[in-house]
Formats: sequence, structure tokens, C-alpha cells
Amino acid sequence: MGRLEYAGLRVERALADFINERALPGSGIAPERFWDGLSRLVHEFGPRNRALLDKRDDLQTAIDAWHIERRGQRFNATDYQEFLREIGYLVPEGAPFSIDTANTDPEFASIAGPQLVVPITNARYALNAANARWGSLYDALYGTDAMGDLPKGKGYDAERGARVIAWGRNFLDTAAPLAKGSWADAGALSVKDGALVPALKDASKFAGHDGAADTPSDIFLRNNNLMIRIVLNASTPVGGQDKIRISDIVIESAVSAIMDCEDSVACVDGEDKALAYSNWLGLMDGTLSEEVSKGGKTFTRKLADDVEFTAPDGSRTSVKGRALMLVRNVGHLMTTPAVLDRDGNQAYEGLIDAMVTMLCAKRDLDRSSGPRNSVKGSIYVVKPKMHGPEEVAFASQIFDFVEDVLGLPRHTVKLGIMDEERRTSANLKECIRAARDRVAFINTGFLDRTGDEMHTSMEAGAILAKDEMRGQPWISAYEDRNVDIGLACGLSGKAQIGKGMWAIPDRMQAMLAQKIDHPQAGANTAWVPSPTAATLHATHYHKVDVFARQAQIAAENRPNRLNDLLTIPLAGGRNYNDSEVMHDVQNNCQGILGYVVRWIDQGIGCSKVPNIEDVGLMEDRATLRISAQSLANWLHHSIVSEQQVMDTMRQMAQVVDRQNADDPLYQPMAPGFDGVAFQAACDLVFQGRQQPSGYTEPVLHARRLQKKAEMAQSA
Ligand SMILES: CC(=O)SCCNC(=O)CCNC(=O)[C@H](O)C(C)(C)COP(=O)(O)OP(=O)(O)OC[C@H]1O[C@@H](n2cnc3c(N)ncnc32)[C@H](O)[C@@H]1OP(=O)(O)O
Ligand SMILES: O=CC(=O)O
Ligand SMILES: [Mg+2]
Repeated sequence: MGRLEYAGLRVERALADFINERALPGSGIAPERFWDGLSRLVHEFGPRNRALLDKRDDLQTAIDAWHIERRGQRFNATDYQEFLREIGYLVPEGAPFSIDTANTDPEFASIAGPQLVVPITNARYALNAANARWGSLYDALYGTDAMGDLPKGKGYDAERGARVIAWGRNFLDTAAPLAKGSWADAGALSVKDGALVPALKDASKFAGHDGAADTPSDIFLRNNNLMIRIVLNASTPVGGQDKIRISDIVIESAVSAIMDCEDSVACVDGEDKALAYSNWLGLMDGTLSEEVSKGGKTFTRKLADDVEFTAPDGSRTSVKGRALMLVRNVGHLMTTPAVLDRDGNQAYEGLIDAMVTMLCAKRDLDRSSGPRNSVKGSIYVVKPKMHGPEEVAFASQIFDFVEDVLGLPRHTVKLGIMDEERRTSANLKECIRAARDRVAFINTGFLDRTGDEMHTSMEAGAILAKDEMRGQPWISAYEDRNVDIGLACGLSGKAQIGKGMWAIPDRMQAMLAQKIDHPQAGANTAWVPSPTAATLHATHYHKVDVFARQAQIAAENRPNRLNDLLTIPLAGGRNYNDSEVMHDVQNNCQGILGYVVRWIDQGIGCSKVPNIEDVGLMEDRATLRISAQSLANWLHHSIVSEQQVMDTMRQMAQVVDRQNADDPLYQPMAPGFDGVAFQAACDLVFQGRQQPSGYTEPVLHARRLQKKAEMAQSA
């Protein structure tokens, strides 16, 4: 793999070629300007990046020492908080303020709805995510367990279909009720004098129609700012059997979508980074396409167009056909071999991400025709895993710098702050202040946050099992404070207050029952793992008017629960018996191995991995961090022995091998247990305590590079 030199940087050929041949031509940015800018970014911001990471280490060392000195003593919360202030972990809180972010799109300012996340390296899925702005409610209900059971066998089951139709009518009764009676009894739909016949209880919910007014092909409704499209088509089997020709109810679903360059991908070198960036470029210039083979058919998947229809006043109008796209860059931690600085050191990956993803996104701003991602001329970058206000300020300064290099107006880039590290949660108000001109979302990434909770207090004692974390004071304080602080800082109406991932992609009935809690908690968005989940979760935003809920919550003036937030989830008196310990250890080992083996051997960064009860769980680097830190803690505090964990790893490797037996690309871990993937899984656990903030990236990247080198040698 060759390298090319630009302005003192040595860049892997695959990445350099992508930038020179695809990203720069037509961007309006001269190659010299770009490379000189990137070189200055790497050399000027690199040392500052290092210093911020050193500070993380210093704080962690001090916290570890504080707990070690007090082993066996009663925990004193007041002393603890005082200590955290002394060392600068907790910073002083400034005067009240409101954010000044301008030009956020309606998807941030006024439409509350689901946010889909997708690995950017998978073009098929990424296109699907962008197009998931609209989703079939009928398909989502029919094809999943949303109504309590799964479809049996192939072919259309009319009884199941009838239940779907009844659910759909019921949904319409809630979202856009008729003036008289139920949608279940409605007569034929038509449009007369700009109004729907039969009349709606609230006539303003009628948004338009398509086709002839007396026999429309589509009726468009709007509720809580979300669109509903009733498709009328008697020539389909479903529409043909429906007394008013409804063949589907298609609803606005993934209002926004995060194209993820971080925890759901496995990008370890220039080749991987080039793939990620090229998919992002294709999404931003609208050219991305992918051949998809499905159900015996092959077709080309492309980005959807806007949806056109006739407004009530008779004019032709349109709404977006695509989710508003954000790009998640990597955090401040990792360096990448894709770019070496003038001393031959790896550059910080976050700096490269900022420069290249913004260069690609500039295409959207420069477009003069076709659907635009941001109608407001903004670029949305999600920055994960930041620790405290200084790191947020640093991210914002990186964006200032890149805006200057790319000739973009100041604060074109809007920042999504993942509230997913403890130091950020504890200082959230100051974190928001540090990016007050560009912050466009705060989001509770509770998965990373749980991993950081475990790592930060590693020396405090044995912690609770991971499945018991949900009910703890720290996590409810974390979720509530995030909303309270977001509202106090004026995010409502300008920016998103988001909630975390539904990580059980096949459990849609449970999601329907539980995830309504997110809009009810005042979140104007929440993460979903798939387009189908987006469609089902969207129904919650028809039931809850989030902006009204936010106003109610703000008026409640809830107390600041910093004490709860800092309450360490120690196992304390919770004495786990042997079988509870082994159940938890097995579950963690299985999740770790099932995820890691695909990451290392096949470069798959997000997987559905069956847990010990055979429920498929979405696993990514954040869930891996939790499992690894949980085991590292129990090892450190002798809840379980090294031998027990190693034996369980071997046992679970065989289970994972069996689970993947149908995958022709899969390489079994047993009976040798000496492959790179198995070793990576062991490193994550047995060296888990030493990993910075308990992150999994250093081990995964090193081991994946080793695997790639092995594969290249044997090719
Ligand atoms: C803590 C955090 O950071 S969370 C953020 C990171 N997590 C994510 O990004 C989760 C993204 N989700 C995924 O990658 C996947 O849904 C997985 C891995 C969980 C499950 O994937 P699979 O087992 O392939 O899903 P499944 O077989 O049920 O469905 C596949 C279909 O759904 C689509 N799909 C599934 N997930 C997504 C998604 N996130 N975006 C778009 N389409 C998706 C696929 O395109 C495919 O449809 P197609 O055949 O028409 O292309
Ligand atoms: O990134 C999301 C998380 O939960 O972590
Ligand atoms: Mg995360």
C-alpha cells in the first residue's frame, strides 16, 4: 500500500486518490488549498488533541487513586463532589444563557420524529436509511411482531391483514380523527373545495391529495407536523379488498438519519476511510446508487425524490422524500494510519473526518438543482465521546478552522453533542455553552455512557450487572438532566434533544410499548436501528405533542439532580450467587465474541448478535464497551476469576461458531482459540481496565489491522 505526499502529510493512496479524484473535483476547492489546510489542521490541532487526552488520563488517575485510598471506608458523596471540583472534573457553572444556533432545518426546529442510524460503509443500508423518510405502516405491522405475533409462513394471510388494517384505521382515528365516526366506517375518500370528504374533526390536518379530486390516488394528512399518506389503489390485493380502496398507509418515519463513521463501522485504514467518505459524498451530491438483489430480483437502489402532491389551495407542492442526513465523525481519541504527519506519526482521525466529511457535504450546499439535504444551508456533524466543555470547544474550533479552509460561512456546521461520557453529563450546561453558536443537538447515548460510568469508577468497587443499570439513580438523573438542561439552554424550537437507541431490532411490540417514553420525556427525537423501527416509533410522535411536552417540563422547574448523577452504581449489598454470576459472564462473553469475530474477520461494525436467551441484540462498539468493562470490573474485584472467564470465553466461542455456521465467510474460533478475533475479545476483557476510558477502538483497530495484514499475506 503506497503513500503520497502532500504539504508534509503522507497519505495512503486509497484515501489520497478518493480525495483528489472524487472529492475535490467540482468542489470549488483547489487541491493545494485543501492539502495545505489539512496539513495545518493536523499539525496545529494535533498537539492540542493530545493534551486533551492527557487530561482525561490525569483525571482518571486521580479518581482511581481517590477510590483506592478510601477502600473499605464509607463512601462520602460530599467529599467526592468536592474532590471532583478540586481536580477540575466538575467545572463551575456560568450564568443562564440560550443557544444562538441559526439556520437549523425544520427537522431540528419544528418536526419531532425518529432518528435512524446506519453504518456509512454499507451503501445498501445507507441509501435505505436516507429513503426511510417515508415508510409503509402496513409493512411494518405485517412483517414484525408489532401486533404481538410474527407472520407465519409465506403468502398473504388475510386474517393478519385484517388486523393490520384495523390497527391502521385506529391510528388514523388518533392522528387525524374524522368529524363524525371512525375511519373504520368511513365512506369513499374524495376532495371537495380544498377539503377532505368525509370531513376531518380538525380540517387543517388535511394537507393535500394526488390524482383526481373525486378519485384521488393519495390523501396527505399532517399531524404534529408529521405527514401521513393514505394510498388508494384498488388494483392491489389489499386495496382491492378494502371498501374505500386503501392499499397502504405510508407515514413520515426517519425524519433524520445519522450516517455513521463511528461506532457502527470498522474503518481502520485509508482504504476503509475512503469507502466511508465516498458513500457520504454520494449521499451529499445525490449520486449514490447500489445494485440490490432481493427475493430473486435485482434492482438499483437510488436516493428518493421529493414527494409531490396538490395542496388544499390547488397549487402543486412537495415535501422531502429523504431523511435529513447528519454525519457522525469519530471522537477525539483515535489516530489513523491513513494519514501520517511530518514526523511520521499517525494523524488524529477526528481531524481527518472533520475536513473530509465537510468537504463532501459542501456539495449539498453548492447544488442548484435536485433535492437538497439542508434547505437552510447547514451541515450537520455529530461528535461523539467528548469529555467536558474543553473538548466541545475544541470540536467547535476544528469546525471554525475547516469552515475557513473551505470558504464556508462561520457556523455552517451544526454540532450534535453526544452526551455519552460522564464528564459531559456532569458539565452539560457548560458543554452546550462551549458550542452555543452551532449546537444542533444533544443526545443521551446511554450505551457509551454506561460504559463510561463503569470505567470511571472501576476502583470504587464491584459494580452492578449491566442489565441492572437501567433502574439506577445515575441513569434517570442523566436522562432527565439532559432534557432539563437542554430546555434551559433554549434548544426547543431550534435544536434536537434526543434519546438513545432501541437495541433489540426484532422486538417491535416491546418498542411500541416502551419507546413512547422518549417523546413523553420531552425528546424531539430518539434513535432507532432500522427503517421499520422508524415507522413504528413515528406513531408515538402522533400521540405526543413533544413541543407542548417540552413547555410543560420546562415549567416544572425540576431540581438539579447532580447528586444522583454522581451516585456510583456499586453492587454493594447485592450479593450475586454463582449462577447469577455465571449467567452474566456467559452473556457478556457471548455478546463480545459474537460481535468481535465479525468486526475483526469481516470488518462488520454493527451486528445483530443473539444473546444467551437467543434474542438478537444490536451490538456496536458502545455495547461492546459495556460488556468488556463489566467483565473487567468483576475480574478486578474478584467476583469472577480469570480462569472462569477464559473457560467461558472458550465455551461461548463454540456457541458463536454454531450461530454463524451458515455464513460461508465465517472462520470458526474453536477448537484452536488462537485466531486474531478470539485474541481481540480476550484483550478487551483482560486488558479492559487499562483501555483509555474503557474504549474498545484501540484493541479492535490494532487487531483488525493485524487480520488485514494476515489476509493480504495469504492472498
Ligand atoms: C450506541 C450506538 O452508537 S447505536 C448506533 C449504531 N448502531 C446502528 O447504526 C444500528 C444500525 N442498524 C443495523 O446496522 C442493522 O439494523 C442491524 C445490524 C442491527 C441488523 O441488521 P440485519 O440483521 O441485516 O437486519 P434485518 O435482516 O432485520 O434487515 C435488513 C433490511 O433492513 C434494512 N436495514 C436494517 N437496518 C438498517 C438501517 N439502520 N438503515 C437502513 N436500512 C436498514 C436493510 O437495508 C435491509 O433491507 P434491504 O434488504 O432492502 O436492503
Ligand atoms: O452512541 C450512542 C450510545 O448510546 O453510545
Ligand atoms: Mg456512543
